[in-house]
Amino acid sequence: MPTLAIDKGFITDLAKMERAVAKRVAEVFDEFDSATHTGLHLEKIANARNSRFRSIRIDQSWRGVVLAPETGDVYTLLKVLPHDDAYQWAQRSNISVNSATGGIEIRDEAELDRQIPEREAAAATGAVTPVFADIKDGVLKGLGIDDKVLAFARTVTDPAQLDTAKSFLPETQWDVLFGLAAGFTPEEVWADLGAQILNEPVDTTDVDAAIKRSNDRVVLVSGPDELMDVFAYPFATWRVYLHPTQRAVVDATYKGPARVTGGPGTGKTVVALHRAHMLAQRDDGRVLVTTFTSTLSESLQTGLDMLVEDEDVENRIDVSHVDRIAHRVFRKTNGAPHLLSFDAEKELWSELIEEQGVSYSPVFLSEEWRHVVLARRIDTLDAYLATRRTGRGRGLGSAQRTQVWQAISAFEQTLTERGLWTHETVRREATRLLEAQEEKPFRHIVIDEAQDLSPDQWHLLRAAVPVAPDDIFIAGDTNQRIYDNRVSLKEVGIIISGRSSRLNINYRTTAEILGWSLGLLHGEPVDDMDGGLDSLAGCKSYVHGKPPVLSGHADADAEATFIATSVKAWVDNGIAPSEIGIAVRAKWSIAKIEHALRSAGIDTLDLAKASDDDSAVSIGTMHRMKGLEFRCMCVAGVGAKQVPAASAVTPIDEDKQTHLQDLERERCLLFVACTRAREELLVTWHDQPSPFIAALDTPTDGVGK
Ligand SMILES: Nc1ncnc2c1ncn2[C@@H]1O[C@H](COP(=O)(O)OP(=O)(O)OP(=O)(O)O)[C@@H](O)[C@H]1O
Repeated sequence: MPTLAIDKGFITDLAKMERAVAKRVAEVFDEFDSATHTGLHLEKIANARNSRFRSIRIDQSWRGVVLAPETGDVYTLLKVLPHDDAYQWAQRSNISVNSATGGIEIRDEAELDRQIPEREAAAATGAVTPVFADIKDGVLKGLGIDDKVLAFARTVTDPAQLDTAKSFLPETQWDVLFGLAAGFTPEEVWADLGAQILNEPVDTTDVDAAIKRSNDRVVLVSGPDELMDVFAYPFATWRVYLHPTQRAVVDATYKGPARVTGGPGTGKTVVALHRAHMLAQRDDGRVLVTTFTSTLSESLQTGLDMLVEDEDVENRIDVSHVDRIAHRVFRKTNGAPHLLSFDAEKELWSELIEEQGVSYSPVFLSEEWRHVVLARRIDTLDAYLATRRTGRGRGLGSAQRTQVWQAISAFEQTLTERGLWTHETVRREATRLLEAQEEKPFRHIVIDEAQDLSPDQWHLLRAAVPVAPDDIFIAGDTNQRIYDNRVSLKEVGIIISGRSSRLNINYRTTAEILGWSLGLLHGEPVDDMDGGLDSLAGCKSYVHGKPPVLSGHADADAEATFIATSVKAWVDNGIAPSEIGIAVRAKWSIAKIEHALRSAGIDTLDLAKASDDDSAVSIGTMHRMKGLEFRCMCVAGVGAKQVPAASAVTPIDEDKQTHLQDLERERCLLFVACTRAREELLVTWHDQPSPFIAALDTPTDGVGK
């Protein structure tokens, strides 16, 4: 019985196809496993580059290009195009087997053949040194470069020439050349290929074997349901095609907690979801998928719904944000807690400050309580006097610490007397209950956006799972930290040494948007939660598009009008409103922009309010943007008075270290908002621009540059 394999290139085409054609494609291939290949009317293609290419009729004007097997019965669907384009594609393109990875590759051979002699002639003038002059043929071949690509590589005199070559070179070989041209050593490029490299000699003529091992670009479909499923989510290629580096992290067995890091859009969430799925399939206990907010946990649930089909497997996975878990554990023993509101807490600190005559602000005391006392689980004065207050800027002598401790003890005592709880004390109680429990509620925990969890949330999660292989899996990026939580994983009992992996390819954002956004971070490394530093050097995108548009205006009205005009232009150009996002730093600035959009006939959806209106443009604070992505993104109000937000930054003369950390967090917040953009990014402000963008050497338009 013939089996169908589907190439990634086809799925990308499918996403762009008219619905009727896509439906017809599904129908044609739905019959695949019940038909013999003769029944499928596969026809030879005259002058095809590869003698095994066949065409298959989809309807009157569309054809599929299929690779027929030499032996065996796996047919690979490579392309679906209008009749003439399909034939032309088959006459230009060829497949090959990569000698390092053993995977299949597709190339535009006609273009390669056309370019090589032209370029060789240009390179022969010798005016410019070729980019790969210092790298020997043997080294390139060892990295999987074949003779034809080698001939091309020898003609490259400027790394920019590789950008255009992406469309015709085989993917993995292009990755290698791109890495070398970007200054990585052959050893680093080899390490980057890592999981893909085969430890056995590769027979580069055995295409059928190569197809079977190419699960990063070919999915073998075993039945009609699976086939329809691939067709059902053409945009979500991540469901079926993982990059080998991602796949290796998903499938690994770790002796203890493990982590994946990487810049924005590198697929950390995708890896976390696949890993949760894989762990649940093992059927050795419940799997918790968690993060720090309910909005994010909802989007994790949506991803899992797309990924997991087996109901039993699905039932083994719990998706819940950390505080929900804490409350669930707490309620089981204590019933519903009576929670102290944010304002009431502030009032209580003020009351105690006055009563005790101490000279600290409510903010300082509540932060000391959270970041030192709760984070380090301190419960006596002696422990507080002895602790290192890492990360807290203002130093405290022992007399001052005693005073602070008295205020904090009084705060906690008042809570107990009045029967009041905060989310923090609920978490602490839940952690205590879980630690006392022999039987833990989960066997595996998968954490996404881990950089924003607080130390006491980490304590809770550690207590909710037994210490065992594959107990905790962490996905996060400290460069995208948008809250104040700085955690040392070691200090919360989570040791990941030797079990950390990094993803570098950004699948979301164009190289232009990513490059500009990385500039916002100044290349400054930040802590990596494990005693080291993390920088985003190496994070790259292979997709190109328009550079970000930066636009300053005289006042807020002019800025809002400009945003409305720009959003209208996107909509007029066919971008669905639901694919457009607008981020602002402060909630209050939403109203004016909403008003301008409404006047332009565009509906908006406030991300702070639950709604599933998909005919509206999403608008919300930069904090709300975490975990989302939009084809077109406007980051508005990036003026000197709004970003960094003065109210969120401790004055430098009050505490220099906290001041610097606050600035770093504001910078990361802007970075997070900008990297939500897939295709276009518009950054606007009125009056003077934010110092974060004014410092960048980028052309702007409008006033207030
Ligand atoms: N192997 C893949 N193939 C195709 N698309 C992918 C792949 N991996 C990730 N993506 C896509 O890239 C985008 C970003 O993925 P994801 O949200 O997992 O990244 P992330 O690293 O968690 O991002 P961030 O840190 O910015 O939140 C998504 O649209 C996802 O579908």
